[in-house]
Amino acid sequence: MDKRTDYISWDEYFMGVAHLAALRSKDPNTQVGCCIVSEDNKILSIGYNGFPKGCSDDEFPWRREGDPYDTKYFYTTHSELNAILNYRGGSLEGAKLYVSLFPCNECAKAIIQCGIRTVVYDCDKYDGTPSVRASKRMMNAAGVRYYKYQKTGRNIEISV
Ligand SMILES: Nc1nc(=O)n([C@H]2C[C@H](O)[C@@H](COP(=O)(O)O)O2)cc1CO
Ligand SMILES: [Zn+2]
Repeated sequence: MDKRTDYISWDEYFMGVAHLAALRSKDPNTQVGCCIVSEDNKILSIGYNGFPKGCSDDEFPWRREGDPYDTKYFYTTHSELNAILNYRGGSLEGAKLYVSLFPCNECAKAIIQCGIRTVVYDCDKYDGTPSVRASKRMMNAAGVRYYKYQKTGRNIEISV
């Protein structure tokens, strides 16, 4: 009997995990998920965007506009930073990061400084904004390779 041939690829698997993690986000506008993987394709860490520990999802603001103190932007931890901070196993040197939305400039700094060498992203809806331009500028300078995930069109359905 031959082995199955329709198994998912590594990229489908890790981007799928990133998208699954995003479903945990409480952000009403943008849910982002991230999966960090070793050079030999072992999952090291996972994260999604949300408020820090102790900062209640029901009390802190989710709005996008108004006094910055009362918007989510001062309080959300991005999926990429959460995935980096969730990793307690030592070094992320040489790791790959899969993320459902292109990293911002703040996460780019953390990605570079922790030694991640490759970023695979899906959506790039903030391309051209100062944050994403700065992020690409830093990753280019630091030699962090980034490429867009190539959708395969496969529909992965899981019943839970
Ligand atoms: N790469 C990213 N990872 C993230 O986790 N985020 C989070 C921060 C916010 O919670 C949300 C963006 O909200 P909005 O501006 O699209 O309503 O996604 C945002 C970006 C974009 O740079
Ligand atoms: Zn970020």
